[in-house]
This record gives sequence, C-alpha cells and structure tokens, in this order.
Amino acid sequence: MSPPLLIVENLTVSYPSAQTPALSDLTLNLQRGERLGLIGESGSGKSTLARAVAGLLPRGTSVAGRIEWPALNRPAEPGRDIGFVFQDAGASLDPVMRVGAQIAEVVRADRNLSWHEANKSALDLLAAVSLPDPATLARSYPHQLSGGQRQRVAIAAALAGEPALLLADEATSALDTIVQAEIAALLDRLVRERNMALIFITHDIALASNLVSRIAVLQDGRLVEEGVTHDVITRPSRPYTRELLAAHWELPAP
Ligand SMILES: Nc1ncnc2c1ncn2[C@@H]1O[C@H](COP(=O)(O)OP(=O)(O)OP(=O)(O)O)[C@@H](O)[C@H]1O
Repeated sequence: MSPPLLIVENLTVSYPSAQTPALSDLTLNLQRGERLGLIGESGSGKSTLARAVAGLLPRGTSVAGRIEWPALNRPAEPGRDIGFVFQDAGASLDPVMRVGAQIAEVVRADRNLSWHEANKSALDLLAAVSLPDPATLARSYPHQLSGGQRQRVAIAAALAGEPALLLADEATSALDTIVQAEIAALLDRLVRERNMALIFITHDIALASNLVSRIAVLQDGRLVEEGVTHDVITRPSRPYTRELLAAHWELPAP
C-alpha cells in the first residue's frame, strides 16, 4: 500500500493566551485522493486543524505532535502542495485586479511559468471550474461576478499549483442552496479528475455526506469519532455525533 499523503499524530495546538488547547492529542491520516469531511460544532477546532495542516497558524501558537507528508517525502508547501478555498472567496481575491491576471499570477508563483504560459493556464483553470466564456471572464473584476462565480474563481486559483490536497473550509457556507450544491458537485469532479485529496470542513453534514468517503467528528478540540461516511451517519457511535446529526433534520438517506 502506498504511504499516506498526510499523517497527523498527537497534535495539540494552543493559541497564545488561550486557557485551553484548541486541539488536543489529535491523530488522523489521509491517503492520496481520499476525501475527508470534518464536522463538529462551532469552536470545536476544525479550522485550527486546517490551519495547522497548512502551516498557517498565527505566530506564537504552541504546537506539539507530528504533521508529516510521507507521500511527498518532504514538508508540504502551502499554495503548491495544498490549495485552499475559504468561505469568503471575495476576500481572497484582489478587488482591483482582473481575475485572469490574479490566477495567472498564482500560476507563475507556484509553477514558475512565463506570463504567456501562465495566462494560458489561467484560461484552462477557469474552464476547468466550468465558468462559461473564460476569455471574457478573465477580463472581469471580482465585483462583476456573482458569489458562486467568485467561489469558482477562488477554486481555480487553489488548483493553480496542482496541489495534492484541497482544503475547503466552509467553502459553500456563504452561498444559497442551489449554488452550494453546484460548488460541491464541482469539488467532487475536480478532486476525482485530478486525484487530489480533499478535507471538507462544514456545518452541513448532508452536503458533506454526498462528497466525502470518511468523516471525522471534532468536539472541544478532540477527535471523538471517525469512520466511513455511511457508518458515521447511519450508526454514529457517540451521543455527540447523534446530536449533530439530529440537528440536521433535512439529512437525506445516504
Ligand atoms: N487566533 C485565535 N486566537 C485565539 N483563539 C482562537 C483563535 N482562533 C480560534 N481560536 C479558538 O480556538 C477554538 C477552536 O476554533 P476553530 O476556529 O478552530 O473552531 P471551528 O470548529 O473551526 O469553529 P467554526 O465552525 O465556528 O469555524 C475556539 O475556542 C476558538 O475560539
């Protein structure tokens, strides 16, 4: 069996001046191409885990434990090995730069290409995220796009470095239900086509259940349950998971 993409072992993270750790003794691994959902109530440590994996914890945060990338044989480079998509795509785009140029700039930085090649790659990426007429869209500014279109642009930028892992932190939460489903379907297609691993952080268990093969449940910074999506959803072993599921009455049968 090939080595895991990511190993997180006994990870404990404490923010400066916080009374209790945001993550405690958390162990988890991820295979290449695997899709993992991270669920848990607000403040349970989901984003902290994503930030720790991406090396984006604020200065002064104390970190104990191991984060390793056996399949890469070296530490992961954020941006290149890990792509990020956050809730507020608008905030991650430069308002005064045309979207094509923004993506081309990320491509150039991550893949060391000429401007000509990077511009061509940017158009390919805009097409890959199913944006119609990429050439026209590339000349638009972020404010000229809808929220769903901006999120597609953010996903295109996240793909620019051809990452092995896509980290989506509440990537669909700010969108209306139909657009959420479209973006989830897009992520599903992209991770399969590009054999990327996915960590999908969400409050929407129903949405996650259609997208991920494994679910990890966080409570107060601890991993309290982990398993195959179908098993966690149909036979949760912990009362906390049952409560989370019960709160999602609209959950379709997986
Ligand atoms: N920069 C920070 N400094 C101090 N404490 C923080 C910081 N960021 C998060 N925390 C605290 O760490 C804990 C975990 O927060 P985190 O954002 O990881 O949870 P979450 O599950 O992602 O929550 P949400 O679903 O609301 O985004 C919370 O108690 C939070 O208040």
